[in-house]
Amino acid sequence: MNTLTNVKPFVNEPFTDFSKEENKQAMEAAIAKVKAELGREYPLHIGSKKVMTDARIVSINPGDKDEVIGRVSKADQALAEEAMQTALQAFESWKRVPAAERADYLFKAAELMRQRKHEFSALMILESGKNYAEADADTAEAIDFIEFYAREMLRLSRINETQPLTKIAGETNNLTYIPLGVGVVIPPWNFPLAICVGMTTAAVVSGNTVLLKPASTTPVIAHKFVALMEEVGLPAGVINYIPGSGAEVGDYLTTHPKTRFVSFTGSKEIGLRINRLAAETAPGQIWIKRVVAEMGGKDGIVVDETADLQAAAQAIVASAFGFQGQKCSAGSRAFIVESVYDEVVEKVVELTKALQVGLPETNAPVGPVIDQGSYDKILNYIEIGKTEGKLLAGGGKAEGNGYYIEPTVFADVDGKARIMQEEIFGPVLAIGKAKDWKEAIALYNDTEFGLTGAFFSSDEDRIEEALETVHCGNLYINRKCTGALVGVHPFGGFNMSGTDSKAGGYDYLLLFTQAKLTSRKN
Ligand SMILES: NC(=O)c1ccc[n+]([C@@H]2O[C@H](COP(=O)([O-])OP(=O)(O)OC[C@H]3O[C@@H](n4cnc5c(N)ncnc54)[C@H](O)[C@@H]3O)[C@@H](O)[C@H]2O)c1
Ligand SMILES: N[C@@H](CCC=O)C(=O)O
Repeated sequence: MNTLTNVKPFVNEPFTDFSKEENKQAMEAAIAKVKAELGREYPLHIGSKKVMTDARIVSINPGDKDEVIGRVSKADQALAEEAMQTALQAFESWKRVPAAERADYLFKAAELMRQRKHEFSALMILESGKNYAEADADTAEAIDFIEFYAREMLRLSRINETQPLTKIAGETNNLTYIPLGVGVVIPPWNFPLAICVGMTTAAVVSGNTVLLKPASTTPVIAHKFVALMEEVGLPAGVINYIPGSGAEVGDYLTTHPKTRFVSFTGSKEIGLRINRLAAETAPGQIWIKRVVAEMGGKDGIVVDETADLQAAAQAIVASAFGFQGQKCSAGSRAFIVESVYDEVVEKVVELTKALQVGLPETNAPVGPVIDQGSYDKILNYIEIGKTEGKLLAGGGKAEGNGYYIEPTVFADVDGKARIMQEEIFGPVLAIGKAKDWKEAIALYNDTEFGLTGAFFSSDEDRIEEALETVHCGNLYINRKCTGALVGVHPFGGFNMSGTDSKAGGYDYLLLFTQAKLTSRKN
């Protein structure tokens, strides 16, 4: 069994270099393998029971709407209740499994996922519309979360050694972190493996049992993870897989008296709803529910006149259009000081126009957005943008049998404009002009969100000041504002971006545990 002393220190999973022909071919082979398995039917997992329902969620390829990825059974309230009872029962034994044993399931899972890395990525390419590098990074992050949280549980289980309590005569005192109970895990679709895996494994390795309700657009990749956990022998009932409607199953479980915590990542609107519903005390409930809610962003990049302007332009484009702008960290705004404004805007437009839009399985840099609802919403924002700024690139639909939208750039946008304030979650960038770097930071800070930001400058004094004054959970200097790494950049945001849980950081597991002090008279 792994222990804190014999486990190797955590290192991030390396990314695959797809400029190497053998890696590209390996991914193509994985895509072909996954394609041969498309259209399957997937059951709910409630304890050891596999439940097929008449109602189904049909998961399709957003890059080719005629391709069905899978048909996934759909829980209703009665099945959600059965899953809750199963998870409650499983909790009674799982909470007593030693931490090292719980961590071992994770170490095994990480190893298996690593062996099948391209298969996981290929499924995401088809189900969520990621290109090769984005899907590969998602799988690498999932492996990182598993490895990191397993080590974190080992560390927490020996907290008396790492953070010894003050000793007094006549007593032996101990602090242990014990689990909370049954949690509802509600991930988003945009990191359909990494975030789903991170949220679930953190809760489970801490000794909780969970009801996992995956996002309805990406339930098949979530099922592949659940099946992997079953394969490594995780006891039945620890992770229960219950896809279903947010409004029906989500609200039912959020308000359930036996729900001990809700771990949510998604939009501000749903996060606030969950927070509000979870705050009510249901009859028979004997605790205050814990809500971990990581929500949206309106992130941005600030560029001053001393910056490396080419690097800044590249970072703006990468942050705005990586995975079609569908990251909570996406740099959907840029504020540039007026003396270099035209030059940076010109570079940004040139780089944006060079981006090709196409089918993810061909590894086109820009793929589709996730579904019809997003497509309509983003196109509507583009129309709003046409009234709020100067359209310099894109501006509408792109070709293809999927939800393709051109990478779109608006310049001369006022800080109060809707496209500067509201999360669009698509390939739309709004650029604003500032008279100087301080005004640019003030414009950046003028948002209800506070997730990621970047400041480009070569002036050390300004950088020092920016480190203090740019108000967001993840602030980067002279680099893009996406791409946080587990253990390196613990991730989470301020204000309406959520509870700043810092996923992939050393505080995260504490959210799924409660500290118990025991004091024994000698
Ligand atoms: N801060 C972060 O770490 C982070 C990371 C990724 C995504 N996000 C945010 O997520 C959003 C995109 O994801 P999305 O479209 O899946 O978000 P969403 O809020 O629409 O859905 C998130 C999840 O909530 C579920 N849901 C919907 N209604 C529910 C209800 N009433 N009760 C319980 N669950 C319900 C959905 O089925 C899904 O699984 C963006 O706003 C993005 O910024 C934030
Ligand atoms: N952690 C990811 C974003 C997750 C939300 O979508 C990043 O840093 O780019």
